[in-house]
Amino acid sequence: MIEAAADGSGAQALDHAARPPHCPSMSSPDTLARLEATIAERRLASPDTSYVAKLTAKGVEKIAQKVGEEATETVIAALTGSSSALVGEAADLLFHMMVLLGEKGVPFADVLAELDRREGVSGIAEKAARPKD
Ligand SMILES: N=c1c2ncn([C@@H]3O[C@H](COP(=O)(O)OP(=O)(O)OP(=O)(O)O)[C@@H](O)[C@H]3O)c2ncn1[C@@H]1O[C@H](COP(=O)(O)O)[C@@H](O)[C@H]1O
Repeated sequence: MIEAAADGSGAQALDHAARPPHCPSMSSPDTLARLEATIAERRLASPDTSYVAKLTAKGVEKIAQKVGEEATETVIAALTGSSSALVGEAADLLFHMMVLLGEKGVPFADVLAELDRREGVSGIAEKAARPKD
């Protein structure tokens, strides 16, 4: 199914039907939802046996720092690394982002809802519609 952009411009057409059902990206939301549940559980574990608990014990500043580090490593992998290196760094980034959301009490569903809200709205059109200072 092709969806036209919400502003009618046709600038951002989405073809959901063209994506094969076995495509790994289709299962990503489930994977992240499971990871969110695991992180919520492991936050309460011993820092001796759980990386999530160990990182959580260091506080939000450390968790946010890790997100920044993993983002930088993802950029480096994209520019200089292999595809598999990029996959690894992107996974590290998503994992640490999930730990940060958990620390801040922000449900992953809220992030997905925000992406849903943006769906079909061109980034070009959205930026152009922002109030001018
Ligand atoms: N997806 C992950 C995951 N991805 C990366 N990591 C860990 O993230 C850490 C990042 O490595 P770094 O070298 O950057 O960090 P570091 O050296 O420990 O930290 P610094 O003090 O140097 O900043 C490593 O220890 C990785 O093993 C993860 N640890 C856990 N998970 C998931 O979380 C679940 C719970 O894990 P535990 O809490 O450890 O039981 C696991 O079953 C997984 O599903």
